[in-house]
Amino acid sequence: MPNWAEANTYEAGDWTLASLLEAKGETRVSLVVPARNEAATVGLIVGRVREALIDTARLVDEIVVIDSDSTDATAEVASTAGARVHASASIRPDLGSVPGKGEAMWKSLFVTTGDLIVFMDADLEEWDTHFVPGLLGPLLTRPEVELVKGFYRRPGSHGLDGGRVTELVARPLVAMLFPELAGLVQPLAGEWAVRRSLFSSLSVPTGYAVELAALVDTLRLRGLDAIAQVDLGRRSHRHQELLDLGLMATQIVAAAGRRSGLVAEPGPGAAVSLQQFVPSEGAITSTTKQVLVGERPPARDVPAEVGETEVHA
Ligand SMILES: O=c1ccn([C@@H]2O[C@H](COP(=O)(O)OP(=O)(O)O[C@H]3O[C@H](CO)[C@@H](O)[C@H](O)[C@H]3O)[C@@H](O)[C@H]2O)c(=O)[nH]1
Ligand SMILES: O=C(O)[C@H](O)COP(=O)(O)O
Repeated sequence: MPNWAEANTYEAGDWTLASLLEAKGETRVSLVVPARNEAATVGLIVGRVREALIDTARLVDEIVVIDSDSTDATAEVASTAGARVHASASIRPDLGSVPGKGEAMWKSLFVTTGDLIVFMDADLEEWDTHFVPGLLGPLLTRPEVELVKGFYRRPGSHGLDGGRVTELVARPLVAMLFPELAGLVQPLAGEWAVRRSLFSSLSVPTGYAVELAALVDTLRLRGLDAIAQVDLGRRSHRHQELLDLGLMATQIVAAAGRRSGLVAEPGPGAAVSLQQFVPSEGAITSTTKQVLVGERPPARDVPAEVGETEVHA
């Protein structure tokens, strides 16, 4: 029997656009782009996908940018490029709002209609529109596949295949706690696609642990063969500072620890105090940041807002 990677790894070019359009039929597809202060790049991402996959060939039914508390012109730029834009905090205000990428992705479930949801980061510099059909390929052609991760070469990324958090945090955690997932080339990729029925049944960390949590929970709920990965070619993005990646790493360790019983279930507003040190004029200065590690419950279990429709699983 082939191992998981042999049976479930694809290349974006494995399907023609025509074959995917035929396989799509009546299936609805939403592209969701969570964005915080991405005015420099979000317009090109929305505009190029709209032109290639809505105006020219209708593989995508809606492009929705979730504006995650931006203080720049992200919303205006995305809207001008052709996206429907929702401020994360204004979606289901009765449920409150916390900062974070996972929060924006969870909130997207209340304002999108796709049976399939494709996520893409808004800070991509080197990328192409084939990312979207590539991620949809396994979902449109194999009913048993429920979640598809992208992977790629990362030019300029420290000579590594993964980024710093991938290599120093995610892979070691996977190796120790979730070894079945070790064949995923980019476990943290922000470019992935999922069936709404699956994503709306998952608990979603509000910060950067959304990707690792979705993989672990899909493995446990549906089994490894519900996951596929697709080679998308090359991709580069804006890099965060190392100390900021420390906050991301904390969120990922918290979600992994919780899923392994090593860390207690947090309340919705749970936070970890992360103390970091930086040299400054010969001295060492300490700063302590509150890192949010809470999770949202499965969206399908959230009661509908009075007068509103429920999230369809
Ligand atoms: O509070 C936030 C923070 C980020 N973002 C957006 O999320 C995307 C990815 O954020 P980024 O800060 O660029 O993440 P990376 O440093 O690139 O982190 C990588 O690793 C993370 C951990 O798994 C994934 O969530 C990311 O998608 C993946 O690109 C971008 O569109 C951001 O604008 C939000 O919407 N809200
Ligand atoms: O995948 C990762 O580890 C993060 O996106 C960080 O990537 P970088 O080290 O390339 O900035």
